Amino acid sequence: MSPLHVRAKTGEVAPFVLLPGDPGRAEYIAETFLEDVTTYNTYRSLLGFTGRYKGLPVSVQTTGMGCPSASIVAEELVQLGARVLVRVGTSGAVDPALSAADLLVVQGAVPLDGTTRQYLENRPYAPIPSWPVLKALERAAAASGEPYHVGLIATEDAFYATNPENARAWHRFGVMAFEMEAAALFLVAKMRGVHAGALLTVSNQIGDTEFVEESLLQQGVHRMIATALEGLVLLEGEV
Ligand SMILES: O=P(O)(O)O[C@H]1O[C@H](CO)[C@@H](O)[C@H]1O
Ligand SMILES: O=c1cc[nH]c(=O)[nH]1
Repeated sequence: MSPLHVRAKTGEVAPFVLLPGDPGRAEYIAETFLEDVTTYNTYRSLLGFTGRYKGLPVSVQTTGMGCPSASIVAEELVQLGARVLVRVGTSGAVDPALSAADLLVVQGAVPLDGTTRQYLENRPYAPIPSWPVLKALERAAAASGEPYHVGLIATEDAFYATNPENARAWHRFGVMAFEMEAAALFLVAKMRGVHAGALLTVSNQIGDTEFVEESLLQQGVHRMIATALEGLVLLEGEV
């Protein structure tokens, strides 16, 4: 029997999974980076594909936007046998060190979302990536020879509630950028005994009324995906 939302059978999802929010990005990853691709889910546009990258079986699974959707997807991927979940997402920067389309290796996610609050029953908690995944993603970013950042982000629910003023308040505590799924992925992975990590590219500065110019953003997205896949190759046999 398949799970309720990720309607795949056991064996159709690879142990290593990339998780973009956007179904268009999932298609791009499958078409551009993977060989021998099969589609295992289209339900609710939570597009899921499995293929091979440099011989390694890899799935790419859309999370949709926000922690409620991402946590459903993460739970069901684990039921289907996924062992390593790596988010490849976009983010709104608040740290002046971050420029358009920069790459950020996520070290931890301040949980401003309601999903982690419900799981945790209001306990304070620090959602962090699994150490082997964080190490592998950082090594892959370093090996690319291009600049990258490593740091703290915040996971929010309400995209339009965040503005330059309240984002700057979080920056005082080290938050570099905002996105909407990582904290839940990190928590669900810890609870279910699997590994998670996240790479982000900068799609805007908090408060911008437009995303970064499309071709520049696509360069950042492409580089982020390539880095995540190289990180998975480094992890093979380690986790
Ligand atoms: O580009 P994705 O991966 O969807 O990530 C970011 O973009 C969406 C908001 O525009 C949210 O899902 C946020 O986390
Ligand atoms: O959560 C997000 C994601 C991208 N850009 C933002 O400003 N916020």
